Amino acid sequence: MKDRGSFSLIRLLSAFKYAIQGIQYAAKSEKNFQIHLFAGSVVIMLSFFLRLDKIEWIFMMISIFGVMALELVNSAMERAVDLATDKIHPLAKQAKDLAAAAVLIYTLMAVLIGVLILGPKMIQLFY
Ligand SMILES: Nc1ncnc2c1ncn2[C@@H]1O[C@H](COP(=O)(O)OP(=O)(O)OP(=O)(O)O)[C@@H](O)[C@H]1O
Repeated sequence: MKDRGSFSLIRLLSAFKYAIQGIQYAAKSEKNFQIHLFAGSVVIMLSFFLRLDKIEWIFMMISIFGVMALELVNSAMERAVDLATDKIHPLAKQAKDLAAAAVLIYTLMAVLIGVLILGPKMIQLFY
């Protein structure tokens, strides 16, 4: 059994390596994550262009990275459910749908924050 109590730099570095592998895997094979990655990059470039202040950047980062992180948890949940059963089961459906609902709710919040912060600046740009 692993000794989880003591600090080990090697363990910390391997955890980091596995996390990077997870991101690379999602970026290569997860359609929804690819969409979030693309949308997030566009919004970050737009935010640089519109010169957000520090507080606005903080809200944008919480929104963008939060959606991506939640999408990864959703993908992990899908795999765990598929590993647990290959049968149709109401609990499997609920587990997947609840995880998807979490992504949806957070994404709605992120879109609202994006519109509230970027909307007025974009309107100002054109008028
Ligand atoms: N074992 C199962 N039993 C019952 N319903 C399931 C089961 N697996 C999936 N479902 C239902 O089918 C939907 C689609 O499942 P799927 O595994 O394709 O995930 P998904 O949400 O389409 O994910 P993605 O397309 O991102 O991989 C789920 O959201 C769920 O409602």
